[in-house]
Amino acid sequence: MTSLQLPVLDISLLHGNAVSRQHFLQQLAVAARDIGFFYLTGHGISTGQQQQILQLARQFFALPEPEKQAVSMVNSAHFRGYTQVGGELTQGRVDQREQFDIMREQTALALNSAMPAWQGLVGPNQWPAALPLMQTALLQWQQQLSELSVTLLSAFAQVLQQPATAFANTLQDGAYTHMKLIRYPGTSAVAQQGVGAHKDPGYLTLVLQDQHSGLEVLTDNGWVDAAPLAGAFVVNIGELLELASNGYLKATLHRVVSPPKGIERFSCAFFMAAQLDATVPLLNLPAELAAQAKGPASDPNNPLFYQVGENVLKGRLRSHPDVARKHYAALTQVV
Ligand SMILES: NC(=[NH2+])NCCC[C@H](N)C(=O)O
Ligand SMILES: O=C(O)CCC(=O)C(=O)O
Ligand SMILES: [Fe+2]
Repeated sequence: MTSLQLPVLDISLLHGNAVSRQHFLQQLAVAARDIGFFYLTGHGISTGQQQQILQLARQFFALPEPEKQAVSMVNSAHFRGYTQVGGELTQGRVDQREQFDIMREQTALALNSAMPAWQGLVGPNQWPAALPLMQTALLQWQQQLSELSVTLLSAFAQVLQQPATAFANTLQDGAYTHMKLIRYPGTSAVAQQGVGAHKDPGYLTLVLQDQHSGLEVLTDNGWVDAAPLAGAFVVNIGELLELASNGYLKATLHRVVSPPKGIERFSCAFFMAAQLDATVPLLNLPAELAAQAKGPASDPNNPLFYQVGENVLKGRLRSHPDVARKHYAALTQVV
């Protein structure tokens, strides 16, 4: 067994006495600033429950093709539903994964051209008729991970020496939450793009992975393996935290390399952003932190937007060109 290359943080310390709480915040500060990725343990979600979610993923992807196509994402202006292998792009290249996306269960808004395009993200999920228990299970899971993310976010506020509520007013009307069940098929080719290198657009991401490696993180020492750690979530920082902290916290590039032939890897990724109509605050950092904040990354291929809906929609449009063409044609013609 190889040793883990990312820090392990036990969030139960946050609920302990002042010493253990301080210890957790200190570790969080270092992990978030230097790597932007870590394992989270002590979160109170049982391995049994984690296994149930991965089992649901296995059941979904094993459904006959027509059952999956019946909930195809291309039929949803809200980017919900099934995407087959080949349907998603990262950095303009095809990813070797299939996935099922849900977000908060909402009613679609009646759109008109005067409204910002990101309002199209709001809407209902699509659910497969063949798995009647899936909706309740996944919405409940989404709620649990949402609560865990809010707790983590308040810890980040403390790390940045802000009031514990610093991010709370960007979540008042409900955080933007997004969840994917993912299957990475094995390939015989070397280093296939399961998902290409990218940053996540939100505040935070929690990844539940099965027993197979594949997730990799770009560090100062090159790509390192986020090898599975039983019971843990892999947490990474998204673009909104990088923006809010003026680059003190890093949204780290990561990717998934396809498993070898004969192996399939399942994961569940949960993304949490502020409410879509929020603008992420640029926090006023104390001098010693501000001195280490290098400003957010500036990449012409990936502009970062403080306006949350705009930043989220950016990621969705470039990832799902079929949905973009069908439902956001007015936007995709411009460029
Ligand atoms: N919702 C996500 N975080 N998707 C991450 C995958 C990368 C995505 N295809 C992109 O271009 O950014
Ligand atoms: O499947 C994984 O382990 C990570 C997926 C990921 O990074 C993403 O979908 O944004
Ligand atoms: Fe990601």
